[in-house]
Amino acid sequence: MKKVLTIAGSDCSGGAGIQADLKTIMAHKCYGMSVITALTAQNTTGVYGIENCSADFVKNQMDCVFTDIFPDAVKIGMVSSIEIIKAIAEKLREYNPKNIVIDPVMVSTSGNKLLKDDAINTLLNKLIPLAAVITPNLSEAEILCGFEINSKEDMHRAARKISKNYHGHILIKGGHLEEDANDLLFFDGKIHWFEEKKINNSNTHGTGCTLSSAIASNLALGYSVRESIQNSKDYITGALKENLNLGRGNGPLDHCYRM
Ligand SMILES: Nc1ncnc2c1ncn2[C@@H]1O[C@H](COP(=O)(O)OP(=O)(O)OP(=O)(O)O)[C@@H](O)[C@H]1O
Ligand SMILES: Cc1ncc(CO)c(N)n1
Repeated sequence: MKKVLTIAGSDCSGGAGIQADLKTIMAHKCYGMSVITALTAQNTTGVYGIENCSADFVKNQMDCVFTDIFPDAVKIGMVSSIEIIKAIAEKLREYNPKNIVIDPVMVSTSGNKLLKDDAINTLLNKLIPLAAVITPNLSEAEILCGFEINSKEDMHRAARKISKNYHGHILIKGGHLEEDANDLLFFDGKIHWFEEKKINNSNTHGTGCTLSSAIASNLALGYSVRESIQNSKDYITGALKENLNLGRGNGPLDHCYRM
C-alpha cells in the first residue's frame, strides 16, 4: 500500500482541505495521513472562522508521521502563517520525502483569505523550492508572477516568469478561465496543455485540493508527473460530471464515483 500525507487545513463541511484530500487519497487506493495546520469553520457558502495550529504542534504531528509511517508522497495545501510555513519547511528538510506537491492556497473558492498577506514571501522562498510540482490557480499564479492573467498566452508568460525562481514543475490551473478548463504544465522550458471542456457545474468547492492530492497519490503510485496530472484531471472531470449538489453555495465533489 502506498502512503500519502496531506499537510493542510481542516474544512468541517468536508468539501476542501484535509477532508477532500483524504477522500481523494482513499479513492486512489492509497493510505492517507494528515498533518493539520489550521481548523476552519466553513461550508459551501463561505469561511466563518480560522484557528491556526501552533508551529510546534505542526512539527510534533510531522515527527509522529515521519518517524513511523514514512509517506511516498506529500501534498501541502493551506499553510496559514509564516511560523507554520517555517516549521513545515524545517521538518521537510530534516526528513527529505520524495514527491512533494504544493497547492499554494491563498484564497478559498468563496473568496476568503486562507494565507496571511505577510506569509507569501516565506511560502515562495522557504517552501515552494522543496516541491516537485506546484499547482497555482489563476489568481495565485498572478501573485507569483506579478501580472494579470486573462488568456492562455498570459498563462504561458506567467509560467515562464515563475520558472525564473522555481525550477520544478509548474501547473497553472485554468479552472477559472471563461471558456475551457485547460491547465498548463511548464517544466525545463517546455510546455504541455491538459485540455478539458468546462463542465457546467458550479459545485466546484475543493477542486484545487482534490487535484493536488490526486497528483500526489498518482506520484506515490509510481506514475510520471505528466501521467499523474492527466490521471488527476480525469479524476476531477469524472467527479464534476456526477453533478452532486449539496449545500446552499458552491457544493463539493463526488468522491464516491469510482468506488
Ligand atoms: N467547471 C469545470 N469543468 C472542468 N474542470 C474544471 C472546472 N472547474 C475547475 N476544473 C478543473 O479543476 C482543477 C482545479 O482547478 P481550479 O482552477 O478550480 O483550482 P482552484 O481554484 O485552486 O480550486 P479551489 O476552488 O478548490 O480553490 C483544474 O484541473 C481545473 O481545470
Ligand atoms: C481548509 C481549506 N483549504 C483549502 C481551501 C481552498 O479551496 C479551502 N476552502 N479550505
